Amino acid sequence: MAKITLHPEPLTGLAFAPFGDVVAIGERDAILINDGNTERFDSLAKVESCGEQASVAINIFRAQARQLPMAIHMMERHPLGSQSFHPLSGEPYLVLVANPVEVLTPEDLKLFLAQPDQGINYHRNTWHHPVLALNKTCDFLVVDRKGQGKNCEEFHFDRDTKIEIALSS
Ligand SMILES: NC(=O)N[C@@H](O)C(=O)O
Ligand code: NI
Repeated sequence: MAKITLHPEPLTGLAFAPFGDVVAIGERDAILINDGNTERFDSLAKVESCGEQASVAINIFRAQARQLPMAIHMMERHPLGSQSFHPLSGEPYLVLVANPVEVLTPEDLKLFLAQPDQGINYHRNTWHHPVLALNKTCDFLVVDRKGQGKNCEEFHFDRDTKIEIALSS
């Protein structure tokens, strides 16, 4: 099978809507709080945390920069909860997601380029690739589900399915 190379499109709320939420100020309206000192951009995303003894954790992931072009061998999803990533290191990053099908093909994949002021929230059960940091080791604030049960399901492409991600053609 010929190798398929995916190039990213800009991350927007509309384009990402089937997969999750973009957590960014953008054109959103704020609520003034704290006697007018602070603008609250409210409820940009909802945390989902289901199943036995489910709770929500706030984590920091320190991700090594990915070298591009990069081969894609697998995707994962979290059936019991959402997972959100908020960049802390001032760098753009890549977001690779897929349609909600049981057997993934390269045509199901969508690659986005997220800017340093854009966080993302994968809805529960959204196929995604583990975090794809760029340019340097980057920290991400990550909010996701803790609890009993298996909350990470993986899909591995077969060996002759050659997929890579790259920044530009
Ligand atoms: N394994 C883990 O907690 N991280 C992944 O879920 C990820 O999306 O990076
Ligand atoms: Ni994940």
